[in-house]
Amino acid sequence: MPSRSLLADAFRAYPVHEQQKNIEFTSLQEIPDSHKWAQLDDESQHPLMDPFITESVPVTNHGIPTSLLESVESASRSLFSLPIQQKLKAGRSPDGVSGYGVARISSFFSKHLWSEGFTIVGSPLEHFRQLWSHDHTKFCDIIEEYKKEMQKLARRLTWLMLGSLGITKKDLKWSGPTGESKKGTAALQLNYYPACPDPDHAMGLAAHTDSTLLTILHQSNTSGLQVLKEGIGWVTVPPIPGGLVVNVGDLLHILSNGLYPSVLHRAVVNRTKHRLSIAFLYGPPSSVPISPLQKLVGPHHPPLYRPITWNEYLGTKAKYFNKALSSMRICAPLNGLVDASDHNRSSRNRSANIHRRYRPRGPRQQGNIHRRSKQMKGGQGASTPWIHVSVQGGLCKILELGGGRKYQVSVTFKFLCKLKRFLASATTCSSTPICATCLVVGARKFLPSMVVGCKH
Ligand SMILES: O=C(O)CCC(=O)C(=O)O
Ligand SMILES: [Fe+2]
Repeated sequence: MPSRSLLADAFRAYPVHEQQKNIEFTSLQEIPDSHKWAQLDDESQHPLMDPFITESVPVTNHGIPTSLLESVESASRSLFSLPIQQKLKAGRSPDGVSGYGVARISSFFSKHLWSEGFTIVGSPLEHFRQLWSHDHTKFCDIIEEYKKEMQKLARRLTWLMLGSLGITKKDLKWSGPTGESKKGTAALQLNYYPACPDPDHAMGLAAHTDSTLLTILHQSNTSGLQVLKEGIGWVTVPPIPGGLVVNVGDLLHILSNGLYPSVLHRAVVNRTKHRLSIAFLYGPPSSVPISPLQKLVGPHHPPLYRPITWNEYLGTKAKYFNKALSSMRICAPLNGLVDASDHNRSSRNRSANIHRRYRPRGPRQQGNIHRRSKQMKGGQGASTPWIHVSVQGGLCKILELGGGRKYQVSVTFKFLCKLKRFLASATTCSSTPICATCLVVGARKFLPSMVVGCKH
């Protein structure tokens, strides 16, 4: 796999501070306090009705032979069913990236996760030799074959998704058809979720977004993956035999300037069945700066994020975890899209956080936001109001902040179109792109007569 050492270096630069001991889950009759989570706020577990809304997309007809999916699943099963002492021989070293261990995200939570993991960056040979002294080559071959096929699929999917936004290969310099180093880099994450005596109080993998362009996930036939769907809650993505799930990651979110929002997801556990998942984490070359594509930004769509390499983003993620994406914002969410991690807050908290977070902070951000604020006739700097619009099915929610007023209304989709047309023709704002104040002025013009419900 190209650039593997760079990616390994990036992971190594941001080590996981593991607090979790690797334990033998199968011997436990009840959950130890260290692993006991409060109620998993699991009110709704609806089967997935419209995958395209959640941005977690099941893919079939993907060209990966079923036999290869079965082989990689069976190899993972063999790995996790080894005795714990054997697995620990291939344990991830404190400053290492590959090997057996707890999920990298576990250090962000006070309670431990009900899962085991095995990360593969580059060749698994050394670790597999520790696990299976005789037949490790068989397992290595399966993994290498799987990575090769996944790499091709990930590239194809990335281009399909970017192509649908009008992006061509010329628009992405690092993706040129020649030169190994121009290909994306990747890692493979094997996850194992043992059956759990009290699944309502255990968490397989806590809510997170992936720091990738996209993640291709193969799950065994036990469900467990859930994505957060705004206004509904956690939605189960059921396994489809032979199907793969594609999760949009933070880097595609940045690259597409929020048009492909990254998906907040988690894995829950099962009382009687264990579950396996194999995640192919696909990203760009690790030292290439990723920023909103030029073609996707314009007067009405300012770039929302500053440029960052995958390498640097892993550092940002290690520091801010689910707030990493928001920490990179250079502009308020004028286009109605929110960072996935914003979804898991109550709307009241979210309002407050958005207001606080998007005010100019560092000198770099000031260059972008503050300059525009100065040109405004109304709210200045810190008191600049922001508007946040999110579309859910036929309804849109408009959330307005600023001037001490706070309200949330539901309006029809037709109304949103009317509002958007008004905003497009707004002449009150001399700044380009149109500033947040003018968006709010536009909203005020319409809201009084259109309010369906109002919360003060
Ligand atoms: O097991 C799953 O379904 C989710 C795995 C995952 O999110 C990950 O490995 O990043
Ligand atoms: Fe994930």
